[in-house]
Amino acid sequence: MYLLIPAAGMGRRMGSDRNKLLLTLRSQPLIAWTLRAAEASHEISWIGIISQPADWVDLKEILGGLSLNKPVEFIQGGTTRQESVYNGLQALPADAKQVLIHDGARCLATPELFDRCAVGIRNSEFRIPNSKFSDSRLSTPDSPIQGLIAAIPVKDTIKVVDDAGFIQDTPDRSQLWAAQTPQAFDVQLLKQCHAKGLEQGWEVTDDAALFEKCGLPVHIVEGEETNLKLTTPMDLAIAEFILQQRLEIGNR
Ligand SMILES: Nc1ccn([C@@H]2O[C@H](COP(=O)(O)OP(=O)(O)OP(=O)(O)O)[C@@H](O)[C@H]2O)c(=O)n1
Ligand SMILES: C[C@](O)(CO)[C@H](O)COP(=O)(O)O
Repeated sequence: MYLLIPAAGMGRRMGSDRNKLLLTLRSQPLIAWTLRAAEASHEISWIGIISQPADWVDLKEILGGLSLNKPVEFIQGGTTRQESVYNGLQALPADAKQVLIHDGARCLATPELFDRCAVGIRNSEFRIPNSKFSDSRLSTPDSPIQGLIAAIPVKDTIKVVDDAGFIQDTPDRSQLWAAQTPQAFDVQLLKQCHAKGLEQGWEVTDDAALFEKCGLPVHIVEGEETNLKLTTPMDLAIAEFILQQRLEIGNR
């Protein structure tokens, strides 16, 4: 399975003056934790790091310290995550039929989560029910799903709020899931959806949204509560705690 890692952000919400993935967590750069999990995954066979050229020296030094066995390619990122993934898709090896896309900032994802998503899309365990079938050009009823994402149920009650700060709606929490990554797709279909997004000016914050806008079903697979996206300084503190717990369990 091919893995694309969007790692070309600036970490503005982290308050960082550099790519937050170069910040350290228990003496390892954030991106190193992500790469170690990808290396330990049984299903991942190739890694594309989508990043800014300005970070390539630092990233290559980090890679040198990890001694990964899997091939790693550097791909130039864009000004948005969407653009970065678009670039990553163009750079995939020609024989790539399916791909996992995983935020470098979700550095606590376990190898088991990578494998669960990879097996889910490869075995196409889920079939497209008639109710989800909408576009014969792209899929047919009972065909295997071609898009899935890791996600976890929402624990808080979520409110839709207008610009004036007034609550407009309270969606039924039982139907709300927090999307994570990995997100797994059929490569050709995702390329088509990204191209349509570019043509239509769609601005999305995850790749599943492009599939949805193209009328393609996306299935959920169980994510991990610890698979947080390190976005603000508080997330670093939480991640430190999670890693401490994991190391203590591992040392028992
Ligand atoms: N132009 C961009 C922007 C983001 N990302 C990546 O997409 C993932 C999720 O993005 P986010 O957490 O928002 O990272 P940043 O964009 O760096 O954070 P901020 O929005 O706070 O600047 C990260 O691994 C980030 O490196 C990317 O590859 N290319
Ligand atoms: C892809 C993602 O991690 C799913 O939750 C999230 O949308 C990324 O958002 P960001 O603003 O690019 O961090």
